Amino acid sequence: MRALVVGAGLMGQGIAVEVSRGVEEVVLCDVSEDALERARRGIELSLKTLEKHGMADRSVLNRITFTTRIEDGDAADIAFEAVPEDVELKGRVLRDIEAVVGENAPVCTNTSIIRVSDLAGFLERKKRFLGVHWMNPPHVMPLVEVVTSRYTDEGVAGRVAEFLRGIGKRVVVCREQSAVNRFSAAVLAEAERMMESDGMSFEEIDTVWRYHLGILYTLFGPLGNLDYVGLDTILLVSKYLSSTGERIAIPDWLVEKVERGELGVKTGRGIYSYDRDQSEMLVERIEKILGMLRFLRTLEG
Ligand SMILES: NC(=O)C1=CN([C@@H]2O[C@H](COP(=O)(O)OP(=O)(O)OC[C@H]3O[C@@H](n4cnc5c(N)ncnc54)[C@H](O)[C@@H]3O)[C@@H](O)[C@H]2O)C=CC1
Ligand SMILES: O=C(O)[C@@H](O)C(=O)[C@H](O)[C@@H](O)CO
Repeated sequence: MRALVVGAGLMGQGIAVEVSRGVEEVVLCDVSEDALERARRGIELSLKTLEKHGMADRSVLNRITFTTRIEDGDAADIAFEAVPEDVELKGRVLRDIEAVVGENAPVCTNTSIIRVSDLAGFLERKKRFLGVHWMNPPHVMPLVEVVTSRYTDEGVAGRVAEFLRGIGKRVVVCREQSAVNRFSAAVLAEAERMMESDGMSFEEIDTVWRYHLGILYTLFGPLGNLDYVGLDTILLVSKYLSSTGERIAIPDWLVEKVERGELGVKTGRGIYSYDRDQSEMLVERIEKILGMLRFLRTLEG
């Protein structure tokens, strides 16, 4: 099996390394010889680091062909586009990719946020086109988002997800746009409001996330964490914010759960279900948080 990766910048080089785990050959294509040279050096250095951790070896380089000729990806079985975030440029490149790859090959875009159905408009074989949004750095971060357009064939998306799972990725399926970047945009908008209206600094904003939300969201997820706060409390907070004119969602499911007495860990059921009582869950939560804090301290040295 051979894969074509187009765009050998920050993302393309990591994507090439990661994809090489599941295919015999990766053709990494860029318009710039300099970019290809930087990519080769970047990949060499990354592989050295991954090798140190037993996660890859340098033989990966032998499976990657560096080229400025997209035709070298002739008859590829799968293609990943990673050129800059510009609709027209991506459209042109995706059309070129479609012209060289095998007729049944899925064509995947790494767009950060462009609606995948908009990009599908440039292609003939729309059913075989989808987003595969890799995280930075792609050869290290576990998550990949499979992003479907309104034309994407479910079977094609399923096979691409299977390929990604096969190379060790954690896959989520989104519609049209990356969930990661929708979150990022919302966080950036709120951070900007707090800096603008409350005078908070870059460092203060990052501290709020690094020493609290980032820890809890990593361990429990932003929704799972609500179960520990108590959904009744969350509903009261949301209602108050709403009454002061804040743009805030009060989801129907939240109101219904509170009405049913499904308040989270304290009642044994909320967003998730719990088979232990609140005190036992608290002990488990403390253990997990302490584990995370110990780990973070090792990074700080
Ligand atoms: N930087 C990030 O953290 C992430 C970026 N993305 C998305 O991935 C895509 C690529 O981003 P980066 O790798 O950061 O950009 P980059 O600027 O580092 O790399 C883009 C590469 O594409 C090449 N290129 C430009 N036109 C080309 C063409 N016609 N044919 C072949 N190659 C061409 C450039 O020479 C460059 O090497 C963008 O859509 C970006 O939004 C997605 C996830 C994370
Ligand atoms: O523009 C993007 O696509 C990026 O912001 C990302 O998705 C993030 O870098 C992601 O990889 C996680 O930080």
